[in-house]
Amino acid sequence: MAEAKKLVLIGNGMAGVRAIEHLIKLAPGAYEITIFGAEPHPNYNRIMLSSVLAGGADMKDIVINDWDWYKENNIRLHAGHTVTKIDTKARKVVSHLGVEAEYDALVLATGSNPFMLPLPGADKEGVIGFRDIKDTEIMQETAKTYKKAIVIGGGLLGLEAARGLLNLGMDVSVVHNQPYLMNRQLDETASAMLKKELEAQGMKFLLRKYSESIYGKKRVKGLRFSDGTEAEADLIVMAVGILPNVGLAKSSGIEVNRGVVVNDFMETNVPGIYAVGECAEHRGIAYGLVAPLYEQGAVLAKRLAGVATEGYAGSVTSTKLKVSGVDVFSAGQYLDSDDTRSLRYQDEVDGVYKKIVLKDDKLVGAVLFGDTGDGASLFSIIKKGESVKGKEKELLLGFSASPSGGSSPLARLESMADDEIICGCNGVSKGTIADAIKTKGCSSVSEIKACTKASASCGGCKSQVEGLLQIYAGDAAVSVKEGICGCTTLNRDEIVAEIKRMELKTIKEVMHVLDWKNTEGCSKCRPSLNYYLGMLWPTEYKDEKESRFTNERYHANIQKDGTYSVVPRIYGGVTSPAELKKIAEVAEKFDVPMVKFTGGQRLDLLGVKKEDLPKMWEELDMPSGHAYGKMLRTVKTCVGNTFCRFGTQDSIAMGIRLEKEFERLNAPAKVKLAVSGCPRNCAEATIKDFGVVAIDGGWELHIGGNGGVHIRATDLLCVVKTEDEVVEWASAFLQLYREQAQWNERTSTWVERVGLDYVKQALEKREDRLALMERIRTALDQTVDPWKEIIANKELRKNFEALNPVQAVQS
Ligand SMILES: Cc1cc2nc3c(=O)[nH]c(=O)nc-3n(C[C@H](O)[C@H](O)[C@H](O)COP(=O)(O)OP(=O)(O)OC[C@H]3O[C@@H](n4cnc5c(N)ncnc54)[C@H](O)[C@@H]3O)c2cc1C
Ligand SMILES: NC(=O)c1ccc[n+]([C@@H]2O[C@H](COP(=O)([O-])OP(=O)(O)OC[C@H]3O[C@@H](n4cnc5c(N)ncnc54)[C@H](O)[C@@H]3O)[C@@H](O)[C@H]2O)c1
Ligand code: SF4
Ligand code: FES
Repeated sequence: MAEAKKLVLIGNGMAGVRAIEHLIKLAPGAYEITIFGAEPHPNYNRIMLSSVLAGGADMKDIVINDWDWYKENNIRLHAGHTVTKIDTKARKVVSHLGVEAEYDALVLATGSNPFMLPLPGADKEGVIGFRDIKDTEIMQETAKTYKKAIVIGGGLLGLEAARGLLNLGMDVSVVHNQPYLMNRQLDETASAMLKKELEAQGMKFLLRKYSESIYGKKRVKGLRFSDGTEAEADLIVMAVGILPNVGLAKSSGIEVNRGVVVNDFMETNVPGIYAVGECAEHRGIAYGLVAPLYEQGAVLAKRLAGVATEGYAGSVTSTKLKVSGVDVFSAGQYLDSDDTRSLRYQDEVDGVYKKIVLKDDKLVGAVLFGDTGDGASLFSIIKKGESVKGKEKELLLGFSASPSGGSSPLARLESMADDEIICGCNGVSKGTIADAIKTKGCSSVSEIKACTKASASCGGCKSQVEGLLQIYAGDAAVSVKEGICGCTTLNRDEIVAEIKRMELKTIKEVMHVLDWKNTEGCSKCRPSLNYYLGMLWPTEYKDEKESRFTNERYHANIQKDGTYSVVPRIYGGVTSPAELKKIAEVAEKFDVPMVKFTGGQRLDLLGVKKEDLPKMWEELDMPSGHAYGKMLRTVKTCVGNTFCRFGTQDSIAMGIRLEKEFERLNAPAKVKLAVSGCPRNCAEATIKDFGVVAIDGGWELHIGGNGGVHIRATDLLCVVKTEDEVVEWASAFLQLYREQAQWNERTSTWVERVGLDYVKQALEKREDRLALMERIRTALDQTVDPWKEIIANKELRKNFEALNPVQAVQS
């Protein structure tokens, strides 16, 4: 066997060591490897420093390769040694402590340095970047004695730092020089939604602010801005971008631009010297995310092992913000330009925004907020660069919008193609993970991580990896416990059980007693807890309006142009000339620009000014139609046997009875009902949450339908004879759903998750149905019409007038 060549790696970080991992698999023993690392640690996951700061991981959890790994692979590691000289003629490197190493091949993987704004006073104690373990420890220590922190830079790093500092109990302001946050990843709409959520979590923002100097004596006391204003701070973290670490290369005569210039095989202009990772510049780009760096590492390893490779051709990148309770995804070209067109979807009720950017019928970019489940699939399509003509709507609304798909994350995963990437950081496809489970026997996330690297970096794909385990390993899967959001490790059932056991009665109490990581909670847990507490303690719990979404807080559906809609309740879709006249008069009096019939057989007065809302409701003197929020919406009816010659039962009367029975019902998600007078089913009852279809001598009761984005036909629950039985079963079913579903879970997803048999069994015994019926009645008895309350209460009216909506909505 040929004598091993000498390979030296400068930089013991994520990209360089990943290339070495590949190399020792491809060509074991081909190189005698020496690594110099300036940090006194083994190779660790830098990405997870955000989680360490936020309290979601320990330093020990983030080691990628421990000290033993180096020994086991015969790698000589000089940790804590900074290489200060490369002698390209003698082919050797020297560390600051005088240790020398000769090389046949040299890899530069020196990463980046945080860009530190050269402000007067930037050298004061308490002014740091956020890049390594040392910075993280300084922040953790500082938070023990100091209170006020400023983060300069509202990008990914700045926001993750700010979230971590909040969790450490600091008062945090983010100073950003642009009009909106994450301007390098998001458009303005997504950014505004992000800001609102982070503000609710307790973060403060100073936008369009230009830092001028840092004041204080030895230690920082505050930051001064170009407009003459100041902000106090005991700690300033600069997160305004990074600079490739190229000093060593430059002083050694290696070609350097912004980064160390490399070709497609990661070769520099000096033979035998390569560069990889953030320090490298390929085709004019120096990347700052691991996915492209790992691709580069794989190419470099092949090159060094003498294995054929087409080389590295550059990468399209995608990012996700790692802040609990905020789902944000951005990929490719996220802003519009002259040669692109974009499609948008926004749902203010669920806090969801989606935008896709198309160029010449190809998908070139995407921004997702609130629901990032389709991020991986969209990213795959962007990378493939194929035409998506005719599929644009499906791409925008979600992949499981196809008739065969369901809306659950599992259904989404099932419908993904094998070559779609699940783990963006490590480029691991669904097929590779499926293979690891099916043929290599992996039965836990950690085994899959060890086998494929999926979930080994930012951890953002962990829930999808878990989903694939459920699909392919079923009961054999060892599950990893996931909390309802990043603020807790407890899942829905555990939380509900603890609230009951300890009789917790407020959101604050739940968060405190159940050890929430973030004392303010986030946009996922706050509304969920508000719902669970209301469901469990219907007579005692006082709804926390601020934990609801805008539409529910203001009992109005905010429209695209910032106006509102007024939808009075019209029971069963049946109205009268007098009622129609009244609606028409109010519409005329308040200059309502559009009056429209809704799909749920009601009249929608659109384009209403916010200040007119209370007066209009007062004049209408009709109950709210609750055309917003997670409540009973409509009960659609067909004409039934009163007029229709096919009708077997009185569907109108049945529908009105059900609507009167359940109006104002709070639920985990919106609920729609329908009643058809015969199996011709003109009221489309079989795509409703609870559908009633008349047959000869009785009624069929159907459950779990959905006619929205994720179409699902109902399952037949049972057949009953009388109208009273319809009400009894509907009550029992709706209460079971209220008590057992997760917040924001539609009946369609819930029924699919728990199974029809489970629902049938739970409702089988009459005594159980009656008990459920009693509980739903108690809950309904507590409800009042929101507009009647607002009209009668001066304070509420005032509060309402102060409302200042910002965002466009389409739901
Ligand atoms: C807090 C944080 C969160 C992040 N989150 C994400 C994320 O969610 N997703 C994502 O894709 N990316 C994320 N990143 C970016 C990601 O961590 C980097 O892209 C990646 O670590 C770069 O790898 P690298 O090997 O090029 O550089 P590094 O990991 O920085 O490694 C370079 C190493 O070289 C050492 N070194 C430098 N000069 C010398 C020398 N002369 N001699 C010896 N050693 C030297 C340095 O000390 C360092 O240890 C995050 C970064 C940070 C700081
Ligand atoms: N979740 C993730 O993927 C993740 C998390 C953390 C870091 N990172 C990576 O780490 C690197 C560093 O992140 P970053 O957020 O520092 O870089 P960035 O370039 O993405 O963002 C820096 C932000 O700071 C703002 N800024 C610049 N100068 C400023 C000034 N003088 N005052 C106020 N604001 C100013 C910019 O407008 C920009 O939005 C990036 O490569 C990033 O991709 C990624
Ligand atoms: S569902 Fe039957 S009863 Fe109702 S309108 Fe249609 S045909 Fe008539
Ligand atoms: S997507 Fe980051 S680890 Fe998988």
